[in-house]
Amino acid sequence: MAPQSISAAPIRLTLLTGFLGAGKTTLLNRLIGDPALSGAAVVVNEFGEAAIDPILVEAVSSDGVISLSNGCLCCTVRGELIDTLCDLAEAKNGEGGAPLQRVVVETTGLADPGPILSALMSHPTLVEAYTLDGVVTVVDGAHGAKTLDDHADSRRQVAVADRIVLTKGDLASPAALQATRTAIRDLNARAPIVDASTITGAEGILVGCGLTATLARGDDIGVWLGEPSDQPDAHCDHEHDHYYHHDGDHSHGHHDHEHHLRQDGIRSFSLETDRPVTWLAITGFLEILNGTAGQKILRMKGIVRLAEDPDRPLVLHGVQGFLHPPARLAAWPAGAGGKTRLVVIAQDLEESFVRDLFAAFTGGVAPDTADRTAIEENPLAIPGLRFGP
Ligand SMILES: Nc1nc2c(ncn2[C@@H]2O[C@H](COP(=O)(O)OP(=O)(O)OP(=O)(O)O)[C@@H](O)[C@H]2O)c(=O)[nH]1
Repeated sequence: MAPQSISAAPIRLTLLTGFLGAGKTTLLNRLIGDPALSGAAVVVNEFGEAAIDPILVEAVSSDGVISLSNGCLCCTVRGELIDTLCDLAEAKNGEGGAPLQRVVVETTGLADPGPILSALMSHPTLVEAYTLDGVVTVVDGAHGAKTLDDHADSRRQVAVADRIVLTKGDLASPAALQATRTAIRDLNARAPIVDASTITGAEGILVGCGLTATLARGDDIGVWLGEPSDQPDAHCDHEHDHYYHHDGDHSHGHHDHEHHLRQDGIRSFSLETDRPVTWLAITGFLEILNGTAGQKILRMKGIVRLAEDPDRPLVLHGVQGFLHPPARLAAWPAGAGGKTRLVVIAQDLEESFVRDLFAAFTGGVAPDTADRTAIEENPLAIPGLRFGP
């Protein structure tokens, strides 16, 4: 798959997720008239007997809102969502129709975003028509800590988020808010957490979570990658261990907040190398990673220094075994250091397996570790790895 230009801008899609009652519809209703969302189509669905959400949203905007049948967006309605998104993409090209630039999908509170994201990155029509702008996860500030403790889907919603909107700060005690922030940070090290009461527009919240918009705002690429910040969280005065490692030589923090992680086996880790990586090596790494552990990868993002064209970084974005067609940036973002950096959010996946595989393909081979040739000649060099039939 040849890299395409990142400027070939298809329709930007925002996935708005969050547990039941977290405040997704309230947020959407507040922002739907924002000029940044003009011309956007909104797709909503509601789990339960009565489809209340579409009515609420339609009360604010009578057009551009498409409601799906009752049922969970990640399972029963997924086909319907795909059909709807395909129809919207076709309508974009239809005669006389205004070009559609953006779609916001509000999921049911019980949805695991993984299958929806995979559909976006695997369906041929959707892959061509849509780019994921971002996953925005709404968390109830008053009850978030308990919800995250109790519900695996809510943890996955937070783990894969690019932005987290914290609602109900007006109802929450400072201790409850702090507990919610801590629970969020245990699952997601760096997605910006925005207090809903401070939000005045959609830009940077429902719009502009992608790489180019992040850089245009002057944010560090680490924000988009979701790498842990070296700066302490302004609202969190303790250290964390998110299983993040840089070059495998140290971890950040040692405080034990691992109960969610242990329970779900969700881990985030970053891989990094200064060496330019060939196209063959990076695609080989990704193919084997996807072939062996694709379903365990909740999300993967990265920027790659290609040996063939080191000045134009390759941008990677994948979920659950599917990689969005890689795009190229015209130049390295300031502060990115020209380094290849990948961040993997995975579930039940051994970090050392991914790290060894990455090292084998990118040349950073540790002592006593199989290099790429050795792996290709002897698939058993890495446990669990198999080639051929
Ligand atoms: N006090 C307060 N109430 C809020 C806030 N945000 C949402 N609510 C209320 O919380 C309730 C649930 O909000 P919704 O926006 O319907 O939540 P949702 O995430 O769309 O809920 P589901 O569709 O059930 O998943 C509503 O009664 C809202 O008015 C907030 O910041 N403060």
